Amino acid sequence: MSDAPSLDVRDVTYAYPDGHRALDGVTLTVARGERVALLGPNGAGKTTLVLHLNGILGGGTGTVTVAGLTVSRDRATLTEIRRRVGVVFQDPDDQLFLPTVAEDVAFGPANLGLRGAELDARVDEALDAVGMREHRDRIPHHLSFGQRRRVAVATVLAMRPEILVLDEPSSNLDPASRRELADILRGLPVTVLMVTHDLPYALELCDRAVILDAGRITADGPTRTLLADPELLAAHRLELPYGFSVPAI
Ligand SMILES: Nc1ncnc2c1ncn2[C@@H]1O[C@H](COP(=O)(O)OP(=O)(O)OP(=O)(O)O)[C@@H](O)[C@H]1O
Repeated sequence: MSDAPSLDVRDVTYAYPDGHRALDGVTLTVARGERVALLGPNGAGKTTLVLHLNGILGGGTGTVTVAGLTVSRDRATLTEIRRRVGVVFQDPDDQLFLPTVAEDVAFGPANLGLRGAELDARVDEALDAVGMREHRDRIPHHLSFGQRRRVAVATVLAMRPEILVLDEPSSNLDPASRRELADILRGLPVTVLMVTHDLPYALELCDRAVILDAGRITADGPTRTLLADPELLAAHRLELPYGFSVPAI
């Protein structure tokens, strides 16, 4: 089992109940320890794919396997899949709802049955990983947006996930917070799949990128190579910021 990839998506096709086909034969393997950027224009199917990774959406065809465990509707399997796939949503306030930072971070592991000193240690470990331990007793909504995003990452890390899935991690961050989060993410010993429209951030953090467009993976390779191809970017409505050029190796 230990040599199974963190994520193995095989030929996943999915249509919403209204008939709109959002995923069309998606196949993607992410090895343990890789950091991969998932790029694509609005409406490409990125969120739909993420919702398949932890079993929130299903019922189409194909399979999603996380560290050797295949997503199914079985309750015990889904519980374990949701521990393994830690999704950090774009808005941290979707993930923070308890009176203190520590309680928010403890929520997931407490549901797994951790208690007492073991639970405290797990909370401190996750808060240390994002540099937020000194804020453990604060009220989440008193924190800055950047701090709340780091705590949202900690709530997921506290589950010791197999793969961290980040939806637009750099959105709404000032340059310093953006840089701090990049430093944190780079130091985490975990597989990462990062959905982003921020192409420089993808380049900075992920050696590999995939492009999803109209429900299909249309490119998969070194981030540097993909971003240095203006025709490829234009074909998928992807744009580097004005004046940004991909640095030569
Ligand atoms: N609940 C739904 N019912 C029907 N169609 C939907 C639903 N949710 C999303 N879609 C459609 O599925 C396609 C993929 O949407 P999705 O949100 O996965 O794209 P995305 O790549 O995450 O876009 P964005 O970059 O804007 O977040 C779009 O055409 C969208 O309109």
